[in-house]
Amino acid sequence: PPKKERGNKKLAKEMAMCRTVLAELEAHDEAWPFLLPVNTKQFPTYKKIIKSPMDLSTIKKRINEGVYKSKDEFTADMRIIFNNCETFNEDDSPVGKAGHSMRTLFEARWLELNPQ
Ligand SMILES: Cn1cc(C(=O)NCCN)ccc1=O
Repeated sequence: PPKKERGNKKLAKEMAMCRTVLAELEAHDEAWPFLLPVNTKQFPTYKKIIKSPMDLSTIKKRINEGVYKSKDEFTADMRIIFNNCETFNEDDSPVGKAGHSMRTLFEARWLELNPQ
């Protein structure tokens, strides 16, 4: 089949994998800080400190709107979530701890679905 068709099939498979991992993370008990954008009314300094806010609902929207051109763009946004979390939260805070465990969960699951 033509290159373009092959590429679209490949991307569809990649996005299906992204949807699977996203759904598993959303279902996790420690996903609560990451489900929606951080409330900047509740945390007025957030916008100033965090230059690229990101959350699981935004990633889901981007998958469904066809924003991502590869699974690597998806993983880049996922890692923004966890890096933002480390920037804004103490490691021993509830949100900080949730961020570390969700990052570990994501990276392990991602490796399972993407044997290197
Ligand atoms: C990711 N993140 C989430 C929160 C939070 O409190 N989320 C719960 C909303 N109900 C605070 C700081 C932060 O970096």
